[in-house]
Amino acid sequence: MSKRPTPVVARKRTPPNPNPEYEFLGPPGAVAMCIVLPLITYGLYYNCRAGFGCIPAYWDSKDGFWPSIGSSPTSYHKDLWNFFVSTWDFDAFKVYSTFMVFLFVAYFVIPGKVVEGAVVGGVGGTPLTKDRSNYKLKYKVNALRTLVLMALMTAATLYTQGVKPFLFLYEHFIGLITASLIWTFGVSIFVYIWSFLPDGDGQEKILSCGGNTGTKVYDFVLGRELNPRFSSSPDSTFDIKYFIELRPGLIGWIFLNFGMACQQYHTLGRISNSMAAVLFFETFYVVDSLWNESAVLTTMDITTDGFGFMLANGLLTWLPMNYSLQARFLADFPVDMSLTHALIVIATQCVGYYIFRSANGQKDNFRRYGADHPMNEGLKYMETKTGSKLLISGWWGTARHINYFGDWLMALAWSLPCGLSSPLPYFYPIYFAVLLIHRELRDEEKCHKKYGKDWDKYCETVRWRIIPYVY
Ligand SMILES: NC(=O)C1=CN([C@@H]2O[C@H](COP(=O)(O)OP(=O)(O)OC[C@H]3O[C@@H](n4cnc5c(N)ncnc54)[C@H](OP(=O)(O)O)[C@@H]3O)[C@@H](O)[C@H]2O)C=CC1
Ligand SMILES: CC(C)=CCC[C@@H](C)[C@H]1CC=C2C3=C(CC[C@@]21C)[C@@]1(C)CC[C@H](O)C(C)(C)[C@@H]1CC3
Repeated sequence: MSKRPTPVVARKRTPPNPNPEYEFLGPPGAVAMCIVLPLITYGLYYNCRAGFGCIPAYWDSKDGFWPSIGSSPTSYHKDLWNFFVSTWDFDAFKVYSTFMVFLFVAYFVIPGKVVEGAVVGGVGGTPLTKDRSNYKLKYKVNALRTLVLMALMTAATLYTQGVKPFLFLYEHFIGLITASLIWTFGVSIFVYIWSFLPDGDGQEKILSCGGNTGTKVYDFVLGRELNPRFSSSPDSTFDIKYFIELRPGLIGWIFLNFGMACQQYHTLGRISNSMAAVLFFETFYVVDSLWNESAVLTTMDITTDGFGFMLANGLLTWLPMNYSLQARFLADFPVDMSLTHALIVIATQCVGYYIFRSANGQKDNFRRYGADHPMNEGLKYMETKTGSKLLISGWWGTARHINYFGDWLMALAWSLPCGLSSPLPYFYPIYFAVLLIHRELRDEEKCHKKYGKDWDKYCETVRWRIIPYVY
């Protein structure tokens, strides 16, 4: 019997959200982000380095803040461009690009379990057609194996050639920032253009709620498409956002840390206990995140946010370059912690990790296996009209985002080893507090839209947002 030909359906473009609700100060905020976020990364380098000092110790040194910017006050854009060009380093670009290509090839070559993600699309994004309701995508889980392979390669290099090859990461740090920014802009432009092309079976791409406003620059920054992929085949697992979410940023971060530790070893002849603590705790955090790779599929980044400049910059530049500041600081300004100092650091890390992992694990198990699973015995929850259940006891009964508090305590524990000589190594916990408070507000808004009155009831039961009795 011959198959009936599929009728050709005229493709309609998904219209922009009729009432866009701008975040991040709308389009002007989006433009500012493209300029200010890279400048912060450069600024953290230029204001904290050997031979200059780390704010405020050498504040009045002449080549502090972004050296060449502002030399001719009428042409900031030219200064910015000249500054950017002056940081270009071909060797650093080759290294960063090789790293990216390696991760890409490893994704396909290294075996891994294929898992299904959460339902994609929804309110305010692409209206879901019948065949796309309950639409779930597949993903491959092999990030930890990629890290293990890279760690083995690193160990072999260290054994045969010593720390010397890794000093490159310290010496070419500024070039690596520029290389990561080129990748950031390249990837963001690509996914923005890609979002306008129909997918393989002629259907409109699934767009994000926030990044489909019709204002080009805003959509470019927030991310127009929800899950950019090369193929729309149900068996395809390569998802650009998912690939970038855990690999370049997190793996790049700990390799940069390692390079900073090699530098300290090179100049000091040993590794200080503060450097060892930063290295150990941050590596532990990364390994833990990669170990729980599939848990990322239920985070806001994957389920709700589009993939655009903001996330690409966060993962390709901001995370590796800024989160490695503590290790870079210690490479230039070593600190030897006293026993009390070390105990405070260890206690903060342990409490933070315990809250972070057990709270995230509790929600993950509850959502994945359901309320009746023995693992979730004794946990109280409330039913909602959407069918989803909300936990009201255990960690999720103490505050609505208690997991953020644990994460923040760990961030603090990674800065404390740097001592108190400069506030700059505390950039991470300070920025992170702002990010988490803002993220909590965004999530609250999302949940309010989704659960309506049920969410109000939930908030009456669980009163605190992040820290019980404080906020
Ligand atoms: N290191 C870093 O730079 C960063 C780390 N993070 C970390 O990433 C992790 C994930 O964060 P994020 O995605 O923001 O949010 P969460 O993991 O906190 O998830 C929030 C979602 O969980 C569901 N939920 C809320 N309350 C309940 C409840 N009581 N019971 C069951 N489900 C509930 C809701 O989704 P639903 O619609 O399914 O109900 C809500 O939207 C956090 O631990 C955070 O600290 C985040 C940003 C940056
Ligand atoms: C405006 C601005 C500076 C934005 C940058 C934000 C990004 C750096 C973060 C947004 C959400 C993130 C997450 C992680 C890293 C930082 C960014 C990208 C994360 C991958 C860290 C490891 C965790 O275990 C995680 C997987 C839960 C987490 C996901 C969110």
